[in-house]
Amino acid sequence: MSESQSSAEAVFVKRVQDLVLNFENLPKSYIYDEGGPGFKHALSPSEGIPVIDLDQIIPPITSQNELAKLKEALNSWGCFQAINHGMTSSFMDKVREISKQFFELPKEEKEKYARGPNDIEGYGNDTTFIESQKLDWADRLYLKVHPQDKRKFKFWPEIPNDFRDTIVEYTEKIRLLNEVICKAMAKSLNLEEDCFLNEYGDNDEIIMRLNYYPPCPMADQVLGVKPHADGSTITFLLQDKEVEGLQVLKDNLWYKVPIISDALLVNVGDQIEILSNGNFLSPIHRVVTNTEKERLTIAMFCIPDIEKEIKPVEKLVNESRPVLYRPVKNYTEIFFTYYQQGKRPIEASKI
Ligand SMILES: O=C(O)CCC(=O)C(=O)O
Ligand SMILES: [Fe+2]
Repeated sequence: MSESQSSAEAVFVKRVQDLVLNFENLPKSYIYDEGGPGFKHALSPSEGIPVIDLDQIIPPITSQNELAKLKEALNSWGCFQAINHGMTSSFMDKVREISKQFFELPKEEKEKYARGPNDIEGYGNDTTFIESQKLDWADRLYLKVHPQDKRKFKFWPEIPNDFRDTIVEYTEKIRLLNEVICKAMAKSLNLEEDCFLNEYGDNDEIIMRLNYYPPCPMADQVLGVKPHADGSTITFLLQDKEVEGLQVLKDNLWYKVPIISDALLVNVGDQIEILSNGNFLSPIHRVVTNTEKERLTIAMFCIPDIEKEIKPVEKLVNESRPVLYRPVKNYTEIFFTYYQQGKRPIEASKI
């Protein structure tokens, strides 16, 4: 093994939870020399990230006003805080709690679910693609949670013992919310309500990522997650109840995403930007770290059948808005290849 390979491997096996205990030897790949206070002092948007009341857009009620708000939110921010989504606050707490309990397990127990060097699924830290890559200050558990026959239970924790049932229940709720939001997005653009849903094909998937961010002594030079846009159609993020960290880029400025009790943050990903021919924008976002407090979030990425060709829906292509994206297939693969080269994956599709 060459020296560079062995040092990449050394970073690969170190969990961030362990790095905290030996912080003096923090590998350089975690440090942004240009960091500075900008990481922490993002703007708080005066009008706030848009809040959408799902009660107003789920049939039988369809408020045209709320649909217009949704369209505007996804056109300008690419995200919104969803309220009245039907999940109880105690269920959301339960999802957070079992996730937290997993990261609190002894190291040996967690390592039973470790992903191998070539796996995407499982427990681990940021995936190292190239030696020069910056690393995220986060440990993760990455699982394909839908469809049922693609679940690899060898990566699903057995402790806490209600982990599996809770995640299965949460997945089902997110699957239904994805349908509701896809329909509302289509209606907001005057399209037939199944227009986006039909593009998912028969074998759509949901990937879950538990993100655990330990406290970080160098919060102004280390990022929880580097700037990126999601490769999903829609991402649902259950935020930590108390600790903020997520920031969204809009008009070249970073804005904090505040915590709204019981809200779910919904953002569209690159595949909706393509399907909507750029009417909805997949926002670039990043996560900052916190010197004192740990933070835990649960991201659910909804993605279409990987065999399905994704391209702008015909009704959104016209003289004033010509086609802006080329067809793509298996976006997850494109995503990792481009990401690896430090490019935005959506460039693979932009005309
Ligand atoms: O933890 C967060 O606030 C966001 C995580 C995220 O962007 C992701 O997992 O893609
Ligand atoms: Fe993300």
